[in-house]
Amino acid sequence: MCTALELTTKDHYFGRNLDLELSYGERVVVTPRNFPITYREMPTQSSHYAIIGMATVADGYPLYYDGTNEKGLSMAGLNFPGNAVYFPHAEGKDNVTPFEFVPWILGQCATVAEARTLLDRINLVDINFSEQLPLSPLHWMISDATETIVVESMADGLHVHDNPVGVMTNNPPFDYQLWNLNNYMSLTKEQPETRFADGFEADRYSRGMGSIGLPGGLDSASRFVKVAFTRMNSVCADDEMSSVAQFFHILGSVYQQTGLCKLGENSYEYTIYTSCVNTTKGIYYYRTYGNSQINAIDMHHEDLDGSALSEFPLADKENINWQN
Ligand SMILES: C[C@H](CCC(=O)NCCS(=O)(=O)O)[C@H]1CC[C@H]2[C@@H]3[C@H](O)C[C@@H]4C[C@H](O)CC[C@]4(C)[C@H]3C[C@H](O)[C@]12C
Repeated sequence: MCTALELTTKDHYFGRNLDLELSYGERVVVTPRNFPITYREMPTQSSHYAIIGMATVADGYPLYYDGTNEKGLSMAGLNFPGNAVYFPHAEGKDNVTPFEFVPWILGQCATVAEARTLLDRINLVDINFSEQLPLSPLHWMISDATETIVVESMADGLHVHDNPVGVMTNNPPFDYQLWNLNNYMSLTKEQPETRFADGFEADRYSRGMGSIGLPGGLDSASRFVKVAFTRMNSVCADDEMSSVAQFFHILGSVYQQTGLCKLGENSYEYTIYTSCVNTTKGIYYYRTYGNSQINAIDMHHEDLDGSALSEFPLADKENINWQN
């Protein structure tokens, strides 16, 4: 399971929880403007926007899970098993493989509006990176400071949904997840009024009773409702520290502790990392399961006119601030 989130305070922020039972050796990777990005069916881009994000580097190629470019456009891929469908080569289309999709969009587009233009002619083509790294069934959230969309390549073609709630999880498809919020319309941040029945005097014995019925399950439909409610009612100051902290708190509402989602003998899904990018400033903040301290990498501290990837292995060891 995974959850993606975007939020605007003074700046715009974008990030995700990556929930999985194993790591692919991911790290924060900066792709500078002159690193040649090759495509299986499209021409190499020898110069493009610089990108920062979480990726596995395989044979020198940055396989991004999520990323943000120097213009502030961001994108994250989340699992979409049983629904994602990729297609054979289509004549007259931009044939891009799913593992090339993040650099394809972030390398060329400054805004969601520009991404929509590329999406009009894209065909997500069914070509594996390698036998060891076959294609993953994904869907994607793409955001800039003013709008967010969700892209789902399904049996009946490519769907591009407006995303007015700024969150995304996994199955089922996004249109259902959005519609399902109707079922929770009576939740409220306020202390609720009694509506149970005429003549019944309810006792508001606890704070937070407006949230009774908010799902708490780890399944993706429950997480969607939980994180949408949390994000849309979130209040925070607009300075950098408050915004980053609040972003981690919102994703903390759907954080997965090891042990609650068993996949096999000694195999559990857990939140491997949580990220939060200040997309305005190009700073990638992250936390890992083993290290609850916030770490940061600023893309502008790298040579963005260079041609070599910068890789930052994840700091995954707890660092306790002893006070005596
Ligand atoms: C599994 C990851 C998404 C996490 C997620 O959504 N979990 C939910 C599980 S579930 O639905 O609830 O069951 C996805 C996100 C990005 C993916 C990776 C990126 O796409 C980059 C490469 C792409 C290669 O084709 C496969 C390996 C890979 C390194 C991918 C492995 C895996 O599929 C990742 C890490």
